[in-house]
Amino acid sequence: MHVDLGSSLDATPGVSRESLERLDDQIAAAHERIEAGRDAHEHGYEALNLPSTVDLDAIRAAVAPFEDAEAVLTVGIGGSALGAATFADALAGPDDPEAYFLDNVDPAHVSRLLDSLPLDRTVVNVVSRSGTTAETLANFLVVREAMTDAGVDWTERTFVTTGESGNLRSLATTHDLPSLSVPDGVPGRFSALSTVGLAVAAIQGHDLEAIRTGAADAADGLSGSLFETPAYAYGATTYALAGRGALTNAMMPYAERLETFAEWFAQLWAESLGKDGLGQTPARALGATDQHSQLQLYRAGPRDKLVTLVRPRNYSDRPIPETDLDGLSYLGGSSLGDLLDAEFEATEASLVESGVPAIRVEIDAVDEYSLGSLLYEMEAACVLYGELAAVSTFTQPAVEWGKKAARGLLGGGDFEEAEAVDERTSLVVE
Ligand SMILES: O=P(O)(O)OC[C@H]1O[C@](O)(CO)[C@@H](O)[C@@H]1O
Repeated sequence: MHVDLGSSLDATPGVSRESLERLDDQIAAAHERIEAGRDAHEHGYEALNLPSTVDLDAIRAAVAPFEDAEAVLTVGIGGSALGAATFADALAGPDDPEAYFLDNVDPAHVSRLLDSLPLDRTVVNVVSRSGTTAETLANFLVVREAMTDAGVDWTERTFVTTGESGNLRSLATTHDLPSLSVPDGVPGRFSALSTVGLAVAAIQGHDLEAIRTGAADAADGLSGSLFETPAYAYGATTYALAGRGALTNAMMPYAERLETFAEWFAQLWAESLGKDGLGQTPARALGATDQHSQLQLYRAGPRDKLVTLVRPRNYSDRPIPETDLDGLSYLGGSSLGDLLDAEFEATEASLVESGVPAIRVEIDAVDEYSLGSLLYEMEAACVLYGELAAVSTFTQPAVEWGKKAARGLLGGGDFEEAEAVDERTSLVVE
């Protein structure tokens, strides 16, 4: 990715070039720590080794039985769905098997989706590192029942991606299902470039090697200076801006196919960096659409935000026909891409004019290589930010309380968290 920090230098909050130069000494030390963690295959840092450890042939072999699939349904949640969804939404073409993701337990949505799918021509990919995630297992049981009710042998249309033990591993063993292993030491939000994120891309026929190569080239680009490493430039600048009050980072891609990337980034950034009262809230936005909604807040609201503007430099365009519509003749003969680019640059300038920090991130195109590179570099940026902030980047203890409370409410065990639910104060207004 190409990173331009210029629109963050004189902003409020802002970070000066001199500050970044002072910070660069810390980058060198953090990079050494990161490289040592990679060399030692430490938990979390191992994710940055995926370009050299991911077994693409194993992925291709696991999905080979499903070459006839018209649709692929992923049953997973969080990092077990978002990486694959990012690739699918960015790369899928009109002739590729349609990718669907059940990453919530909204009964109306689940029923509507299952009623619409050709279950006898759909492959189901059940993904869970732990094999215990309630939403994923509940959805799998519902999907399996729907397949059975439709007269489909679910064992012929299902493969599993999970850890070396747990419910899903037992299921795969018992029913001899094709399976993929979730790599050790790679937290879910960092698993897009592993079996977890690449199996759907394989079924859709995307170039896995190009994705891996983009990530590998990004890995080779990591250095001890933010001025030589786009990933570290992004991680260091977002960290410095957070320290100066930019506690929200609006991730605003100017490409519909990158909307899910913003959702993937939100989990990566929030679950990795939201620790010890620290962190930077990722706001999911989309350009140009959110110029007509959230931009008002970004420009005229509290001075507590930065905006990350992402766009591809190359894309397929579409002309705007000539028009005699009053006042709109300037659009005629232009193109939608010209308009989108103009709006990107105008939005960036409007943020600068109002003193809101912005970081421009550009990728060459929305293709396999650039996606592999972008996701790797955002992961590396996140790891660097976590080193600078001295937080535990690769754990997520705060999500466990709610899981126990929900499980207790459903009779899945005696959890004091469930008791706390009844102690809630309410003030009902109807
Ligand atoms: O892959 P699993 O174990 O089902 O976890 C799914 C998601 O839930 C979390 O563990 C949080 O509860 C995420 O970190 C993870 O991506």
